[in-house]
Amino acid sequence: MRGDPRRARHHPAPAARRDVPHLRRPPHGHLGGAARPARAGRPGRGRRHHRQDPARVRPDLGTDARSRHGGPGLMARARDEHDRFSRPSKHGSRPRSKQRPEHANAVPAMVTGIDRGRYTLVVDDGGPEEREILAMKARELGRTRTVVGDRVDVVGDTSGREGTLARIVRITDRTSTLRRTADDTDPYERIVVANADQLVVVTALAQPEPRTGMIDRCVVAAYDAGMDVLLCLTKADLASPDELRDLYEPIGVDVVVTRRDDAESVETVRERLLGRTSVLVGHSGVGKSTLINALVPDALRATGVVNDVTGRGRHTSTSAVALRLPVGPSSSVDGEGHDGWVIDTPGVRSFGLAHVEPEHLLRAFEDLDAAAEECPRGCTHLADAPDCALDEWVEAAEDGDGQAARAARLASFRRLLTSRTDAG
Ligand SMILES: Nc1nc2c(ncn2[C@@H]2O[C@H](COP(=O)(O)OP(=O)(O)OP(=O)(O)O)[C@@H](O)[C@H]2O)c(=O)[nH]1
Ligand SMILES: [Zn+2]
Repeated sequence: MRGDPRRARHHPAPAARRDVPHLRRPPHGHLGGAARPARAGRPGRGRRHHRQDPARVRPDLGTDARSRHGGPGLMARARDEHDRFSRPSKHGSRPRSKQRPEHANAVPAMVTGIDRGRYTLVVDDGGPEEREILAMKARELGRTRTVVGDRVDVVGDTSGREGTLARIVRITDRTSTLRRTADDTDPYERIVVANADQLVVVTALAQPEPRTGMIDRCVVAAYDAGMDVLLCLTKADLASPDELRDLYEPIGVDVVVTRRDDAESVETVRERLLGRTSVLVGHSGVGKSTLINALVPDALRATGVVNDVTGRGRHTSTSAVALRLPVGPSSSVDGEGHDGWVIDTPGVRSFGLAHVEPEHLLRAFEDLDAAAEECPRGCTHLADAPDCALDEWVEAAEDGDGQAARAARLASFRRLLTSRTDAG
């Protein structure tokens, strides 16, 4: 991995997953069974998202742009900027909007932090001229939402020298969008992070007690986004992980166990994060900061703008921040030897799931998805659904063991399905 970190980042090989049978993960909308998870940095492979983020379609954008710059041309361009998020594209990750001549020299970058309208970006990630720069959004982007993980194009002074401020002029198509709804009855979607390929659910085995409802909701949000799930069980000195492991491994969730006083256990987490872009979520007190500090000792220096992120206690910032992951505990974050991104989400404590469609979740379960083709039209697939073919599928197993395995899998799926509407 050291030899070619960029390559490693783009071709991760999570070993644990290969052993999970009957599981096509994460769910891909239209690309069929062969598709792999949407990888950050591997443009054009992931599932496209067709839904619109309401924040992007503010009607005042066009008027504003026209009155300040004159003519409908810019308005049309601004609309095009919005449209390309909502249309499927067969092309790569480059935006379809036409290159404007004055932006021909734009430099690609990734958003690592956002603080009051100022964006921290990394340019030439993993390359010889890797640097952090500060930027603002160009006015022509209007209210187009830009989130941590977004790949953008920047113009202006991109040297990263102190006092410089570049301009973001384009946002590249996303390979994944992790979304949440404010609450389950409010369909307003918020994008939490873009282009991540793994959701790490940090849960304490005790103090506070694990809540499977919360884990389920994270799994649903991740599968809906086309992301893998790593369940990181902390505080292993206090309780056994067996029960949770048995509950989640059968549905394709990779499980790691850590404890504060065992540095080795942190390295088992690192192994699963190398070469990937991972979003960490967890309730207050589960030990997420402890874990991040162990993984990324120099987190503060790497983030620049947002600086209260890995400190103890309440976080003042609710914005996500991307931290470079050192390949080992002693590597310097500034120099060589980092591979992968760890995105902390201080503000995200739960996932509203009003935006998730049952059929979409079903696609994360290849065997169930196939069996459900026999379901009556409009079947909810819930336990009380009349003639749900999934029940027949359980009955049809060859022997008692097979039947038990199928029953467990169906129960897990139904539990996830109902977690969409349970209080999380
Ligand atoms: N027993 C035990 N305690 C731990 C372990 N890891 C962390 N803790 C403790 O759990 C408490 C919470 O840890 P934090 O890392 O601050 O938790 P957090 O999830 O970041 O919580 P917030 O800072 O509120 O977001 C601290 O007192 C830690 O020392 C562990 O492996 N075992
Ligand atoms: Zn059904």
